[in-house]
Amino acid sequence: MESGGLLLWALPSALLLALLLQLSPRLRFRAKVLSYCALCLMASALTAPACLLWNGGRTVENMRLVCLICLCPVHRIIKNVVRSFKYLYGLRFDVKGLEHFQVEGPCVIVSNHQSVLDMMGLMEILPDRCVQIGKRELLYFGSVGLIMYLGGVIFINRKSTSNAKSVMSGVGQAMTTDNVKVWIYPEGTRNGNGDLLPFKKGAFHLAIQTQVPVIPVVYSSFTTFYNPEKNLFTSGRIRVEVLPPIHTSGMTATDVTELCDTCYTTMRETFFRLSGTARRVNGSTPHLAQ
Ligand SMILES: CCCCC/C=C\C/C=C\CCCCCCCC(=O)SCCNC(=O)CCNC(=O)[C@H](O)C(C)(C)COP(=O)(O)OP(=O)(O)OC[C@H]1O[C@@H](n2cnc3c(N)ncnc32)[C@H](O)[C@@H]1OP(=O)(O)O
Ligand SMILES: CCCCCCCC/C=C\CCCCCCCC(=O)OC[C@@H](O)COP(=O)(O)O
Repeated sequence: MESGGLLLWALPSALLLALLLQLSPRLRFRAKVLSYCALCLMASALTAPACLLWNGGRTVENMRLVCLICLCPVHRIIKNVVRSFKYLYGLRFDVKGLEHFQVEGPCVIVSNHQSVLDMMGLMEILPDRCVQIGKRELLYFGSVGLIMYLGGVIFINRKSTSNAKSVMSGVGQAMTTDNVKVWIYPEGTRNGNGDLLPFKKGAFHLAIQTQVPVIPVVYSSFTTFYNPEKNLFTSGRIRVEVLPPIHTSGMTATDVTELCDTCYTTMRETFFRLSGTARRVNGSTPHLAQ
């Protein structure tokens, strides 16, 4: 009786949902994004205990914790789990230039940031002993926040420049003492409009203060397969290029702007080349860092 009643409701509901998804592109798009978020939350919840058991958790000594986390395989666990997501969403990555990650010692990796899907691109090529800088709000994304915390993500308060700067200077010390690479999205926010936003300078201050190379990484535009404005989320191929390191030895604070602009120009040109798109209106580079 009970199972019959369940069937009576579940079957028509499932059919109705399937019909709605077929009819409404918006609903289909939302359902797919939601499934990605749910997958992240679920995978994080399942992976966190493994990380905790292996690593013993994160200590309160912030910078030392980066070291502890990078000395253990927590990153590899997260990396392998997230790398498998691409098969569910029909995404493929063509990667070039991975050899540029083989630098001696620490470095600052900078890359473009288009959407939450970037987590798959990040994990596709994440080198060993590499932590990311993330906005503090991510810490409150339930199990995803927990897994980021366990994975060594360094959280900054974007509403407070002084706090962000002081966290970054702590990161600088840990990078050199513990031989850690740091991954930063210099646009400071997601941008899926088929271009790069102006770069913020924190990554370049950090590289110069610690005298380590900057390694730019560029992902081609997602707009052909992922576009919230057009309710588009299909399978797709992403071209990724790791560019040669830009050395900073001998540079001082006065070189930050030039370093930032050089990276921006090179990455933007690479972005358009990889995406197969022409430069934006006016042809020139309207987005030089301010
Ligand atoms: C198992 C299943 C798992 C499922 C889940 C999947 C994956 C999870 C696991 C791990 C993945 C984690 C990935 C995390 C991704 C997170 C992505 C983000 O959150 S992006 C947003 C946060 N990041 C950033 O904002 C970085 C870029 N921002 C900067 O660099 C900024 O400069 C800043 C340091 C944050 C400060 O920003 P603010 O807007 O406040 O100020 P300005 O940039 O305008 O700078 C003001 C002024 O200060 C100078 N400055 C900046 N930094 C420094 C410094 N370090 N030292 C000295 N001076 C500094 C800057 O040059 C400006 O001065 P001026 O104008 O004179 O040049
Ligand atoms: C109990 C709490 C429940 C919280 C529910 C949260 C739902 C979201 C859950 C999972 C989403 C998967 C997120 C993967 C990590 C994404 C990292 C990311 O891309 O962050 C964006 C950040 O770079 C810039 O943010 P803004 O563009 O400035 O904004």
